[in-house]
Amino acid sequence: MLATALTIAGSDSSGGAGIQADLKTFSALGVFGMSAITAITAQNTLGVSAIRELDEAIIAAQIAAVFEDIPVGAVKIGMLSSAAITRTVAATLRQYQAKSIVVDPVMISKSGSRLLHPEAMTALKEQLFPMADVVTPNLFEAGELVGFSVNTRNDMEEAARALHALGPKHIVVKGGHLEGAACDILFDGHSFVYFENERINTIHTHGTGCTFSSAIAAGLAQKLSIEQAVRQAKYYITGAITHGFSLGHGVGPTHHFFELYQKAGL
Ligand SMILES: Nc1ncnc2c1ncn2[C@@H]1O[C@H](COP(=O)(O)OP(=O)(O)OP(=O)(O)O)[C@@H](O)[C@H]1O
Ligand SMILES: Cc1ncc(CO)c(N)n1
Repeated sequence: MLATALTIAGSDSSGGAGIQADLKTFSALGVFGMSAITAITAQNTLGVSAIRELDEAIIAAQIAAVFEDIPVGAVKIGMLSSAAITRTVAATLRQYQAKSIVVDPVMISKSGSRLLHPEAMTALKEQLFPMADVVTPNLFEAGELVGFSVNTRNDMEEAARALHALGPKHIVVKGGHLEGAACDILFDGHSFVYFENERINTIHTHGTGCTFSSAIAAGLAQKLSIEQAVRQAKYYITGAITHGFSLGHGVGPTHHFFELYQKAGL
């Protein structure tokens, strides 16, 4: 049977990030994608102009409709916006005993708009982290979550240790915003694995975080180990950024296509 994955995230009208990036990634990696929308953003390559949260009942109903009928191989969680939505998503996933959960703790868009109210941080840590197989903060998100700034590889290791103590089985701290190479680290509570690629010199990185976490979820849905899933995701995002392009007047999107998967040889 085709592997399946569910994304629980916000909609990006410009198609570069959020639910749209997640579904494109699932498809390109050969996984059947499903979605539960938490919030609708009016967004383009220049920024976010409006956000409308959906009410908790319709969010829970979307997740329930999928789980009641269809086997879910993995779940990716992106923009949650509020504490109430965060609690609803956690409770509904708990109800259906969801497995292989990737939490991308989305906080602020590349253009600087808040996608998570600061008071939702506690619900994220207490409700969702203990259920997560992988949490994938960038440097800023890691810093907000642990309460110290994360700027170096040493800081990334320290942050990964502190975040692992909150309950997720694995942490990937993304170094997309580091100086020098694009280096991410995976921590399983015992040891670190580094995934490193040359930094691609481009401004067109809209949706990199969404794409990366969805690619990890796709790998888990395909029964790869966490390390293999992160390796596949790193390969995929590097290709998607390499082929990122200018669209609109601002930060253009990454490009999703099947050949990235074929070349991975997985
Ligand atoms: N310029 C780049 N060249 C190569 N790899 C990159 C580059 N920028 C980001 N990456 C990689 O892309 C993935 C996503 O990391 P990043 O830190 O950009 O996520 P993010 O900040 O959460 O993204 P977003 O702003 O979409 O939420 C990581 O694997 C990171 O190493
Ligand atoms: C809806 C949405 N989710 C996540 C991101 C990532 O920054 C974004 N820009 N928009």
